[in-house]
Amino acid sequence: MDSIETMQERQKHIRNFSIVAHIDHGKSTISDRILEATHTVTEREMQDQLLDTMDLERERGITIKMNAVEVHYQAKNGETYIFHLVDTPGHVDFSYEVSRSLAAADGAILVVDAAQGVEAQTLANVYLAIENDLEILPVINKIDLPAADPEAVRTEIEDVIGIDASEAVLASAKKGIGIPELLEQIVTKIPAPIGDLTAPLQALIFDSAYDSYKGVILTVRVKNGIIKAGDKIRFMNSGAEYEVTEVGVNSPHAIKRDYLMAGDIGYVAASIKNIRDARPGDTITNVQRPAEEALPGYQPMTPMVYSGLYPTDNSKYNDLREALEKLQLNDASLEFEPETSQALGFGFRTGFLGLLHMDVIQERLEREFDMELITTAPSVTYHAYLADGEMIEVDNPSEMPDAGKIKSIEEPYVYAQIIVPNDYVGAVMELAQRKRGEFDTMDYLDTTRVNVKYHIPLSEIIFDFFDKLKSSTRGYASLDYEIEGYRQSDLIKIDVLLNGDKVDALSFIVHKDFAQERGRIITAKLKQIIPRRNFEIPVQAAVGAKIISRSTIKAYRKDVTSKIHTGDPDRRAKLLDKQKKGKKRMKSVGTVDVPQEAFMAVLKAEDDTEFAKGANH
Ligand SMILES: Nc1nc2c(ncn2[C@@H]2O[C@H](COP(=O)(O)OP(=O)(O)OP(=O)(O)O)[C@@H](O)[C@H]2O)c(=O)[nH]1
Repeated sequence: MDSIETMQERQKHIRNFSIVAHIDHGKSTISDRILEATHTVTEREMQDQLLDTMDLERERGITIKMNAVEVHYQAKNGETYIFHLVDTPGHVDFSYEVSRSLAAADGAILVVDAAQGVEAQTLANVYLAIENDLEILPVINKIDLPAADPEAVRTEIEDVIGIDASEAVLASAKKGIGIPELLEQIVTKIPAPIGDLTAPLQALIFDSAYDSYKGVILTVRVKNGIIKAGDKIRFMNSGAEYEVTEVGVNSPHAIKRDYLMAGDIGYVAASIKNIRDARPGDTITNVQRPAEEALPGYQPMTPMVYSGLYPTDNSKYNDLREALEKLQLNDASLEFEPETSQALGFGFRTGFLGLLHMDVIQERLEREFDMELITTAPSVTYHAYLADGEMIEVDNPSEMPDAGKIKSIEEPYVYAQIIVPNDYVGAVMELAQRKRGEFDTMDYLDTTRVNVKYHIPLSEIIFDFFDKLKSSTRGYASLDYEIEGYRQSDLIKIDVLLNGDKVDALSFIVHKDFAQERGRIITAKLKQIIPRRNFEIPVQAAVGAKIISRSTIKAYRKDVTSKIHTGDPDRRAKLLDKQKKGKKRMKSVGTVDVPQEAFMAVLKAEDDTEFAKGANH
């Protein structure tokens, strides 16, 4: 192994940094340019958004998992520096990953779009960086855009965020402008890590992934000491002990190293089979020479939305459990527990950080594990207070106790900040009000833009608030929110009955004022979605024993299967194919076939409500 002097010299040349930005301001493109400029990847390997390794990330153009990469940079002073670059996601659902990565870094590159300026997540992310005492390097990106106004953005960064932006790098990641300057600033402005090479080992786990050969692979920031293959290590919170089989760095492919030392960011493998032994936030120490204290960890992440996941084929229940367990290894914020539905059989109640997270998990289950799923409408967690004062948490609407037994219900509220040009303040307020928002304050960022702050029920935010916000402000508004606690609301449960039978998976919870309308819309919607049978199917919405609306799915009049036998063979094949595909997402509930779409109709119903309202005005 290298001498302490060599290590000390190397430590002075390390720069650990993260890149933070509002979504789409260009983090991933800047990371790519850094990899390119430092010749970390060959040209052949270079492809756009190299760090976004999941297919899903590429297709959607978003970063979901962060990635830590080591690159070597030869600076103008002739010396070679080791950069550990941690890419972070920008979407609000994944802000948890941002805060985790920031705890591993000493500096943060703050990317701001030269045409858009400071947005809601720019603020949220940069404040996280400031809280973590990171040196912040502002970069004004996309200066090639015709609408770019770098000087105005520079002033905005100074006025709104309150950091010095006089030396902000003016860049176009797309055209490679400003990258050399940025690399130099990383060397001169971001401090080298401080950490005692001779102290007992303390390494912070900030990510983990599962490898079928090597077991759980941990991404760590070594704060003090040294870790190498053969070391006996202990996880200070879980108490589990393992022997290190391999350490190394990603560059961006895994490269084995003899050791990782204080200041390094790299990976550790120790044939760990159980993710619970080594959760992100835990500290690794050496069994022979343990550290006295664990490093400060992370706040555990609580899911914001829950939905039921059921295999379309009941025999695939165990496969679904296995798939969820595997995904959990890679995604510590995913939670699930078994759940039974009279209508859908055996499945899992699954907790997500938000709707995008839910979407991503569902798609990964389908693609990577070949699962066919029925998903119930997402729900937040309600607090129901019973007459005797007992509080129960309800994350599945069908489990909400009868109104007669409940004294009151509370729902989660968020504090939302919406940054928007002056002209759209009216539209934002109208939307927030319609979503039961309570106005807090409004701050002017400059003469043209405002930060509008509201208290809004989380259930209203997660469904379609963001889409509505974008469409009512022509894409100009940006949103950030944080959970602020529970408030009492006048909520009731609506049950749905098909052919006289209550279908538990279709129950939902609404504010009393919207109950009548939502009941009417859901029955109308289900009438459209549920396929006809050779008998009449009544669709009813009920509050307790009281039916509040009803529609009827008419019986077949003629045999539609005869259609398949007519026409050209191509058309027939297509029809059969379509039927097969449609069937996949169908669940028989009693005598009625209920397609996947029906379980999401609750969300759709909301769209229609607003549409109807809009039409009236
Ligand atoms: N014109 C122009 N477009 C750019 C520039 N940098 C990035 N883009 C484009 O902006 C879009 C978003 O860039 P990304 O790098 O994916 O943004 P991001 O911030 O990483 O986004 P997330 O990963 O989703 O958080 C892409 O279409 C890029 O091609 C630039 O300097 N100029």
